[in-house]
Amino acid sequence: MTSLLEVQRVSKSFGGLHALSDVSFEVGAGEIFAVIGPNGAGKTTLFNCLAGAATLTSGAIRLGGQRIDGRPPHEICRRGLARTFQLVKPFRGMTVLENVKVAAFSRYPSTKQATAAAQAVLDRIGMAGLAEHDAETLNVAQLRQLEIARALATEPQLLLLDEMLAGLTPTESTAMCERIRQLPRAGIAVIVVEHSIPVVTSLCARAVVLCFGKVLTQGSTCEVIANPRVQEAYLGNAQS
Ligand SMILES: Nc1ncnc2c1ncn2[C@@H]1O[C@H](COP(=O)(O)OP(=O)(O)OP(=O)(O)O)[C@@H](O)[C@H]1O
Repeated sequence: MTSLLEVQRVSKSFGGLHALSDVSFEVGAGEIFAVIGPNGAGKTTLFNCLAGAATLTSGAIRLGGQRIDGRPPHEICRRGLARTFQLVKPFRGMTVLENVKVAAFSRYPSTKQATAAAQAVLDRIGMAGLAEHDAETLNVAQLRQLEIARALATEPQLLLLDEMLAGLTPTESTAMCERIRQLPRAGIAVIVVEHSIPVVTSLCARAVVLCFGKVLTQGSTCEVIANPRVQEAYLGNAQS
């Protein structure tokens, strides 16, 4: 496997609370990888560290062999790492196209080019029909699609998806999974944080399990899920 992302002994503390302790794993180019673990395990903190929204207490993060930890979020984004958020907040008073265009400006300084790039992303993910809609009128599934569109408009090599299926109906979840599955075909690696084990099993060949900020285990998703310690962690009985 050619490593796109290398997370090496990453720790993040908030005062005396060790949200991440010595976390290491690698993600390959074009892979869909899962970060799983019970509530409070450190998954969102890990995404914040990867995207530059939180500074590491120690450790290193490399994207394409280059250190990205300590860099500001906009620079990490320019280097090819984009993320979505659990709570989708579109830019208010703007259309769907304008929302995506804001992200496209990170690659294309001219309005004409940014508009064309944003339209191309909306076409690609089947949202072209909503381009002129006010983003605030979208339903939950459409907002999540918009969140992916904004991330794709930054032209990432690696996309971090934080609980993209939360609040979706089974039909919407199936459509979203299909959309995620197509990303590697466009050369985009994906890390998902997802609570649904069947979804993780169907989307991701490999996974890392966090528990109380530490790596409980990692490896093939099937093996990881079958691990009794992982099952115990999900039942809430794990000891650090
Ligand atoms: N800014 C912060 N200040 C202090 N503590 C924080 C901060 N952010 C997260 N934490 C703590 O770090 C730990 C890990 O939280 P985090 O949100 O990363 O977990 P999670 O695995 O994403 O949980 P969930 O599945 O519920 O979203 C928790 O104990 C949380 O309270």
